Amino acid sequence: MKMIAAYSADQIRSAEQALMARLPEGTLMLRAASGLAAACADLLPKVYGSRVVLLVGSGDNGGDALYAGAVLARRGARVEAVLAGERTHQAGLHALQEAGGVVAGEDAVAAAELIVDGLVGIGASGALREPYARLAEAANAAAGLVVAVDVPSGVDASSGRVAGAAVRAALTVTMGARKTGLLVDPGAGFAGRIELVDIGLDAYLPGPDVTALTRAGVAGRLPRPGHETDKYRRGVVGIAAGSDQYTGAAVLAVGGALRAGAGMVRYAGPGRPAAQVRARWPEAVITELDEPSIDGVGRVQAWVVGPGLGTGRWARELVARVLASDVPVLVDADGLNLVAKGVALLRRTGPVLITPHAGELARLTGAGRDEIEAGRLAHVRAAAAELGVTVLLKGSTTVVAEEGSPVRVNGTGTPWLAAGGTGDVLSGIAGSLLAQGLSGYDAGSCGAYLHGLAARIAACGAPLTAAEVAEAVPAAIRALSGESALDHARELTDW
Ligand SMILES: NC(=O)C1=CN([C@@H]2O[C@H](COP(=O)(O)OP(=O)(O)OC[C@H]3O[C@@H](n4cnc5c(N)ncnc54)[C@H](O)[C@@H]3O)[C@@H](O)[C@H]2O)[C@@H](O)CC1
Ligand SMILES: [K+]
Repeated sequence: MKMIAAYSADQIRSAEQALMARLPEGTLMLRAASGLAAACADLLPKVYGSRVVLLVGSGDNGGDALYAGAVLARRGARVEAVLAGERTHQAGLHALQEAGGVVAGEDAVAAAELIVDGLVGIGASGALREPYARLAEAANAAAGLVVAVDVPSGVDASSGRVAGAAVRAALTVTMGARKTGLLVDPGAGFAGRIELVDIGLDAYLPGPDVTALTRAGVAGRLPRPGHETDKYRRGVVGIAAGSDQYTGAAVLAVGGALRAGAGMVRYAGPGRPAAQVRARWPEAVITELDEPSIDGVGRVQAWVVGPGLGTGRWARELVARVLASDVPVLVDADGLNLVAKGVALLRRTGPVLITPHAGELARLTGAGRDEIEAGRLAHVRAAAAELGVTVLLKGSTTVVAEEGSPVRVNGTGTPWLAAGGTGDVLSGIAGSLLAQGLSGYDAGSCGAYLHGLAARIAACGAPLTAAEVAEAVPAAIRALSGESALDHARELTDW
């Protein structure tokens, strides 16, 4: 599988209606409930005698929970249903009671081994109301394992927004297709592991709302050098970064670029950062700049501009010169702060990929930083449309948007990446991919994937430095195909 697809609540609802019209009433819910019951049974050490509490809302999400509870009750579980709504799915409640399940008060939650969250699914609107919110908090405070039905209640299925209380699940059993909100933070952080139940929806689904590249998807997009290649044909990336004050950004961006497969890296910058890049990376070709001009740098297939550049006149001129070139350009960090003062700079014929975090995007678009964090998807889409460029929004879930395509969500990030300098490494990696011929959309999404994977490899559960993330990029590329360094030595069997 090369791609994971996810859909908005409206897309799912239309597909379900089309499918439901061809099936006897109740068929879909029974399919959903039997998948849910199987997933719950897998989580329990023993179904017989286990204590299961169902949190049942007033809609069909509650219906799923009740029918699954009936299956577990028939297998000997002690199933109690806490009814949260003014209405309850009657046929589901009847099935549960027939199987020996009972209705219980809110106190039951604390003593459960397994809590099934059937409060709300794709029919939810706004923050959870009482008593739903209270029950969500009770589930989170309880010792029992929490399984969310379709989406964790309190997470908006279409955006991942969390407006108030929300259920924190160990497992989310989602029906028919993944929901967008399960892949995008903050929602993704509430979902736990995601298990997809096939209810026969695939043929009725439209194009996805968001996608996430898998390992195979990234591997298939990375160019591999053929026998006839040379360093120029593999792609030359130019890095215009660093200043006398911020030298490290230049070293880190060049490091990321060198590790991500470009045939050559050209660095252009003032004397101090240039000396440090030369000392750390003898592989890079260095042009020390006296003037903010790239005329003497030589041909490149893509530019990275911005990390550690400062925001003075010199830096502004350099950013403008780079953007005036005809090759793809990645703009990051101070480059973005400069562009924020006049976004007309971004209007050019060549492709542009920008890589802001929420604060930088806020300066570019005028939206509030917190607003962007809470609604990453809507804001990255709006920015791509408004600015006419590919936007990679960094953060707990990195998202990449380009007009006319589904937003790509990156699933490899780790909180250990929240460390100084890691953004400079990402710009080097993605710039290197641009120079190798990937589009801004692919360079951004594959770059974010490799960056996250490299960080996981470098961190191994402990703090990391940005330089270590760059070092681990080749290991991440190898891991894409499950190969080890040894496998590559074994290729040489005849030598
Ligand atoms: N439609 C179908 O064919 C299928 C639906 N399925 C299940 O049905 C769910 C959707 O069911 P519904 O459309 O009935 O909607 P939900 O059960 O998701 O929620 C709607 C109910 O919740 C209440 N509600 C909405 N927002 C609330 C809030 N903020 N606080 C408290 N209560 C709130 C509403 O008053 C309404 O009664 C899916 O998520 C899935 O679990 C599955 O059984 C698969 C088949
Ligand atoms: K739910």
